[in-house]
Amino acid sequence: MSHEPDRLFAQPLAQPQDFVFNEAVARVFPDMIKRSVPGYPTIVENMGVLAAQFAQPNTRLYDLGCSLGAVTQAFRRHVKTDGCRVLAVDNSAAMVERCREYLHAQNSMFQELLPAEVLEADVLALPFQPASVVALNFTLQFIPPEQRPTLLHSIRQALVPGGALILSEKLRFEDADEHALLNDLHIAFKRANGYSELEIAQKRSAIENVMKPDSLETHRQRLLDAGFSRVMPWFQCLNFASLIALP
Ligand SMILES: C[S@@+](CC[C@H](N)C(=O)[O-])C[C@H]1O[C@@H](n2cnc3c(N)ncnc32)[C@H](O)[C@@H]1O
Ligand SMILES: O=C(O)C(=O)C[C@]1(C(=O)O)C=C[C@@H](O)C=C1
Repeated sequence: MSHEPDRLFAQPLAQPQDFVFNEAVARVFPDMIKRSVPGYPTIVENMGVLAAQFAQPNTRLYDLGCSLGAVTQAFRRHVKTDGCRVLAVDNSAAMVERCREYLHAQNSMFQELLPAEVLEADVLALPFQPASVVALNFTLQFIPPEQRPTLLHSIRQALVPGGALILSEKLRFEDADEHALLNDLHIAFKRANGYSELEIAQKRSAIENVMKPDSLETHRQRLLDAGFSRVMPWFQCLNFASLIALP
């Protein structure tokens, strides 16, 4: 489908504005996220592998902040468990519209996929059904920090025994030198993927008010406080990591 390159920040912007997941971003999102998040393709594909281990019969698999549904598609490539349904949720109309198109395309290419539904909704207002797999793939960092504990508590309440939350995030580091080094390496990753200094700087100032990363220690403690019993990192590339949290 769309293979448009991300040039959203390539020209000097007269008025810097906060980053939003609008139509312009949705159009270039596959290219943007692959060139911005180290390890993204590996994380997404393996979330399908993980989901196949944790999926329980007759439960929901949630993809929260699904964007174009990359994780939902990975779930459907890997999970064969009886009676499971995927619910992909995003509050960006532009993302939801394209996500539905991508899933229609997947439906027409493969048979016997799990049923999947895309909902335009705020994940903070979602009435959760019993769930065995919940994905927050680079979504929690965009939720206002004071609302994060309530969301994690609702997810914990919905998870059935044997299930898991899979949480991927950009990390902040409590040690200043470690933070600076991994940040520099992330900038080098973007440069190596063809982003100019201007693109990197303008994206950074657009996103700094809307995306608030936490440290691994903060994630772990908040998940335990929300009632999760174990928290295990399963992937890290530079300052991007993914965790499994067990109910
Ligand atoms: C970085 S993207 C997620 C990428 C996606 N999970 C993937 O793997 O390709 C963050 C997404 O979260 C969505 N989002 C942010 N806050 C939300 C909220 N309160 N409710 C629903 N979606 C939200 C945004 O619209 C955006 O599409
Ligand atoms: O940290 C950055 O500079 C990023 O671009 C990261 C990030 C993310 O982690 O979601 C931010 C927004 C885009 O959607 C893609 C990647």
